[in-house]
Amino acid sequence: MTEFSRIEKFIQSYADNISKVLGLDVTILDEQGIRVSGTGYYSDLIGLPAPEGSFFRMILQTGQPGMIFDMKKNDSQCMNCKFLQQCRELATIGFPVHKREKTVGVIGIIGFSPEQKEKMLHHSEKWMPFLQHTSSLIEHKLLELDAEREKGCNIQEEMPQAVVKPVYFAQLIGADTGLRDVIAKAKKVAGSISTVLLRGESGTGKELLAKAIHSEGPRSRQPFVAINCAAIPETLLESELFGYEGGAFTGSRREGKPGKFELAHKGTIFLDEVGDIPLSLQPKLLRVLQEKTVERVGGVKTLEIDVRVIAATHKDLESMVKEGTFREDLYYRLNVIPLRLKPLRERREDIPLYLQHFLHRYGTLLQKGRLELDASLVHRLAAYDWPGNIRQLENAVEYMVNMADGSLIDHESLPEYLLAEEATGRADEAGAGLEQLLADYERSVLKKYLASSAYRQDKAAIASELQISLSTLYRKMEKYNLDI
Ligand SMILES: Nc1ncnc2c1ncn2[C@@H]1O[C@H](COP(=O)(O)OP(=O)(O)OP(=O)(O)O)[C@@H](O)[C@H]1O
Repeated sequence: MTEFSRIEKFIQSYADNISKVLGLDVTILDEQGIRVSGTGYYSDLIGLPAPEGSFFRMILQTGQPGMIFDMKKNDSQCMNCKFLQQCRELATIGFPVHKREKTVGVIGIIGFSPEQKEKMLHHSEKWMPFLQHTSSLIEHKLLELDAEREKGCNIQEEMPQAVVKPVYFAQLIGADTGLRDVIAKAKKVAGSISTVLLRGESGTGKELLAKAIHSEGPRSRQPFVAINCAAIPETLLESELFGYEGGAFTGSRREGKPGKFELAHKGTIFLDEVGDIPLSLQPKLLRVLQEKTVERVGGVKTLEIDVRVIAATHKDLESMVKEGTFREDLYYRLNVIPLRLKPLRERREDIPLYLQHFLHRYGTLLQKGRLELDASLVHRLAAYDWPGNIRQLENAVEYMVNMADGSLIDHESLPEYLLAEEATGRADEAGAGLEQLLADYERSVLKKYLASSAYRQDKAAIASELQISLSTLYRKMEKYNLDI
């Protein structure tokens, strides 16, 4: 844990305020160069390291403020940055944060448009005392925490545990008009108390949208408590949701335990997979939603709760109501503001956007420098059905970035299940013969094994794993021109 991670929320509120006052994006880095907060473009890069050789890393080393208005000029302090070529920043100001003379972080202000650059050129000198003041406030907060710690009070931060890292609507990527419409509706209801029901297959972004509704609403500084109703055994779900009094059942804690509704008081509860709530519990849930009170299991007291409910499911609740496995009254209680997220295969035009987004994210995270996807691969991936939706696509890109040898990612870096899909796709489109397709597939499997660090070029182990003889392996490597 670095100094800054102890005051994450405090720092993010400063980043938000500076950004609002100056009308520019702000990012704040800790002493290891990790972004602990960010606004706009940078909000999606929180938790990721700044590139090696970057301007902000230089400020961490020198402890001196600086500004750059032409990143790509030969003498710019960005020349050693691994991301220089893909950098979209037009102007940057960096100001160090010190604690007892030691540099423990950097406040960065960034302009992406010519107008922002112009503004920064004119006002940067005037902003220095303001940045100095902000830097001193952060230092003061860190010293205050040290003092508390020395006194023996184990103060973490004022933030309750359940307050999550904020998610902003701007972080939701996708150009599809259906998705934009859903996001526009979600924005409209962020400020309301009404129950939202998110529908959509797994991995379509239901939880992300729920967090954005919470973060951009008036409850943003209160808890966001998520519970996955499908992941908890039926016998435990009731006490997880509503809590229990001491001694309510064998093995329960003597002092009792608050349920998720209590923990979400004043904030938002996210009932994920609400379609999996057993019938036996549905009346109690309905009562809590209607009366806004909870009774712990084994308790007699009625507790008033003030929670905003966001529920989500991939199930066909209407059919469940007809079959009698989901109560109709509960269905109506939840279905006040229904929002449906389309599966990726119904908005294929967005696939290249996601590929680009995650390529940038994992390229940065894994410090792979500038990466590009082969155009025919993008075409191929846009044709794939993505049953696991954005989550699956994200994982596939993470895999490919890990496997990438150079800056261009082609189909050799695909995960195996997608390679198989590739071969099938090619058969449909290019009319390649079965023999050729099998050969392509065989070559890619062998290449993958040979590149795998798990086998470290141990041919005998690879042959054994693939259940072929060593000589067959060598023969195939020769046939496919793979390095022996
Ligand atoms: N519009 C989007 N823009 C960027 N990333 C997204 C978007 N939608 C989803 N993601 C990312 O995809 C992944 C899956 O999203 P999320 O967990 O919100 O899906 P879900 O519908 O709640 O899935 P499940 O039903 O399986 O819980 C997450 O990493 C999320 O950040």
